Amino acid sequence: MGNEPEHNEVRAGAAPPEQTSAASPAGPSAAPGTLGAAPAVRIQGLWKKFGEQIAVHGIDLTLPAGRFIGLVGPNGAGKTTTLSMVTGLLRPDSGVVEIGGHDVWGDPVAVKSRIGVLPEGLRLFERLSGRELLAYMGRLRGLPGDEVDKRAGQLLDVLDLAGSQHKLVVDYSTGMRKKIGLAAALLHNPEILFLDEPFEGVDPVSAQTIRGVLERYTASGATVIFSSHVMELVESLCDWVAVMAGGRIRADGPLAEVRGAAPTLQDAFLELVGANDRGAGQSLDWLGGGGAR
Ligand SMILES: Nc1ncnc2c1ncn2[C@@H]1O[C@H](COP(=O)(O)OP(=O)(O)OP(=O)(O)O)[C@@H](O)[C@H]1O
Repeated sequence: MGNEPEHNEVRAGAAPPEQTSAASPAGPSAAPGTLGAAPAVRIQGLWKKFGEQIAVHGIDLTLPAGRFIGLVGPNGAGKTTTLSMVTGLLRPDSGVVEIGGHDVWGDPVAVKSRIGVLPEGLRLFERLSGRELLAYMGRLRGLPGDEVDKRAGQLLDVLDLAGSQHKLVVDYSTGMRKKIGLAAALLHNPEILFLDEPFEGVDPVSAQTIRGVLERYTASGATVIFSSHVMELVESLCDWVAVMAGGRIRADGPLAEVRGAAPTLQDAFLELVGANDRGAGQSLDWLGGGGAR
């Protein structure tokens, strides 16, 4: 990091910011990690529509560097769409995204060399073995062959994949795929790691392994930004959270501030996304399994 942002104006043509992030307990000015250094991510006026569906509603969001950051929100909140636009996988309708001060769409090479991405619905080269996949990804990243071999071996060991390294990726389980995807995303030692639902479909032992790797990674000053529905996980891992619902940011800031007076992040989340008012199936009066039709 260490690159000062070059500009912060909303790109011409950007839709007017309408988002209601007033619920934000800690606005961007309160972000300690952003003082004196470029934030990990700066989003301004980001919009994405699919037909009539507004997936991302003109969001502004600043995520500090060196944090373990959780992006949480209910199904359809816009998390994947946002992460896809932030990582250069999906072109926004309008708005600006900067990573470490570099414009994602204006300076893609600088951005892509700094980030690692574990996208949702990860597509891997299925007919390579895990080991071959890492060798290929490492060479694509421009690493020398012996360095790729060394790092791949270490990552396979730490992620408990050494025994399956010669198996084809197509034969990997869901959790193994997440782990080899994580290894591929870490191989070039990025400054910022983006993970879309990294723990989904992962057993508790593998989850603990992934968690250990990520904690070690952030302890060295790197940034992790991951999306999740699992509030307990976010609460135990993250020191910074952004809550998204209906394509808007409802709150963002240090975990303790977003949680506020609520006993848990889950309670704060339900309050923020308005789910507390939703009846827990009162209309399903026929449901009960008792045989009455
Ligand atoms: N390619 C697409 N075409 C049409 N609509 C889309 C597309 N991608 C996303 N959407 C819509 O945009 C909205 C946001 O979707 P998105 O996948 O970003 O949400 P999410 O928060 O990641 O949800 P989940 O937690 O269920 O994965 C949803 O209403 C979704 O149906």
